[in-house]
Amino acid sequence: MTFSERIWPKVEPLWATYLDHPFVKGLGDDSLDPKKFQHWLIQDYNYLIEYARLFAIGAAKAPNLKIMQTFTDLLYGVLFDEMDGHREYAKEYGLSLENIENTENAEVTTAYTSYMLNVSQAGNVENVMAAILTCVWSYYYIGHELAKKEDATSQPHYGSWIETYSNDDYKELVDQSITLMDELAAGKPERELEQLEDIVITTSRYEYLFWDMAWNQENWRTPDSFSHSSTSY
Ligand SMILES: Cc1ncc(CO)c(N)n1
Repeated sequence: MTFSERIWPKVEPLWATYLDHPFVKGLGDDSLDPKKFQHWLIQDYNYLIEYARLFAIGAAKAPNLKIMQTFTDLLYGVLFDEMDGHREYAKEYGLSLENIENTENAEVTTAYTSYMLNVSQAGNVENVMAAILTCVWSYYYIGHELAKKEDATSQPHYGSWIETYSNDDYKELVDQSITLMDELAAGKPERELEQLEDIVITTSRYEYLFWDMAWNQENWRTPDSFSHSSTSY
């Protein structure tokens, strides 16, 4: 059994909860409050900057040239293709990239990216790929599911979001990631496989929190008496 085959039944029930989350439902039926989408966009843009570092760590830790090329390919995809999409949304909403980049990461964004960077730096290349897997794959899981609705991708507000994460180019990127994960995990002892599973499960929990953070437009939970906030949008 491949790693992706053994992890699927463990994460699919978690991912299914994303489909029930009002943020994701709002993308699906195009009813999402644009303010909530903008909160996601701003946090996700900054998330992607940290997330991109994972691919660079993967390239640095790659055991051979082919794997180095794969990580670099995926890195390019995040920094240019995926983030270009975000830059287009920013333009549509009149948000300046400078303001977005200067916005403080929310509590959840900080926790999620710090966790991924930590397990990646502490371990070998398979840890890096395990930290990436949920991000890449669960967005396709959502995009693919939402795209099943007739005309979903041509809806005026969030149709392009659904298109981005369900199209064939994105699927290819997901397949490439799953294949690499399976190659890296093949033949590893059970104890190590369980550690990799933990990473995929923990990131799956963070994904839910990220949707919830965007829905609630959260930054940091702080005591009422502590009013510091450098959020600048
Ligand atoms: C939080 C999050 N997870 C996954 C993706 C997909 O790359 C994304 N853009 N944002």
